[in-house]
Amino acid sequence: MANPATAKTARKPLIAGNWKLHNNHFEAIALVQKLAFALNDGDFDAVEVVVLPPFTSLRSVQTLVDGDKLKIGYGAQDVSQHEKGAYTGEISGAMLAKLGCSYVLAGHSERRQYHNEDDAVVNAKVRAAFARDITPILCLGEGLEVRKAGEQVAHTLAQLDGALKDVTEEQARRLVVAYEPVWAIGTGEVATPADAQEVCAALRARLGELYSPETAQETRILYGGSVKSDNIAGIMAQGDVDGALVGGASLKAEEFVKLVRFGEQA
Ligand SMILES: O=C[C@H](O)COP(=O)(O)O
Repeated sequence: MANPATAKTARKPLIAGNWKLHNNHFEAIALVQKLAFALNDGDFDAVEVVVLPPFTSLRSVQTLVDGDKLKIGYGAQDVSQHEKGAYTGEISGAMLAKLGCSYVLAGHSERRQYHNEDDAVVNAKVRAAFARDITPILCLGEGLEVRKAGEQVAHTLAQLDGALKDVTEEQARRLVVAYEPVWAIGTGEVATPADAQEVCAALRARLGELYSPETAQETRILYGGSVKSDNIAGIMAQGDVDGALVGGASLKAEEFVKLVRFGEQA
């Protein structure tokens, strides 16, 4: 198996801002412009920067990114499991691909909680994304009761198994996984770096079992849950954490820039 330190170096860090239900298309353009103005080529060489606006802002972000040749990537927060048809309110992978989306979230805990998405639906969404060459950011994580019972590893591994049913090794190599303990999302309760590492390492080991050690070493695994500039450095120092999926802190340009420059944070 590859030396873990070497393997982490080979995985480009990814900082993704999940804007959730924030930013209309005017606000989205303004925020992307601020990020583009503040970040430099060195930042983009070191870190992949991605924003995940609401659907209604995607076209505006696409136009800005393409027109000004920005190095900021973008994607959506959800994708339909269906290709087309009578599914009112749904957005297909084909539609997202047409908008140039590189990424899409699948199985965010807020979708699981408020829209009853189970592992089968998440699996269908992961496969719908891959079918259109969009990289799914597969979100996994335990609630507080599971954490209190000490079953966070078994819980997230079961979610991983369910979400990757019929996903090929070639697809898995392009996958991004985001470990987001539900109790740490938007609460200010950040998992300790050791908490994040424990589950991210277990997820990587399971990818090795499901596919191969090489695929496990290539797959980027993010941590998400109250990530801010004052806690990101410790999290990013962990051997199996390759980036962050950031909610609240990604809505402010200055804070987002600090997250991208995690190496400079104390
Ligand atoms: O997708 C992002 C996560 O839900 C984390 O959100 P948060 O940074 O506001 O806690």
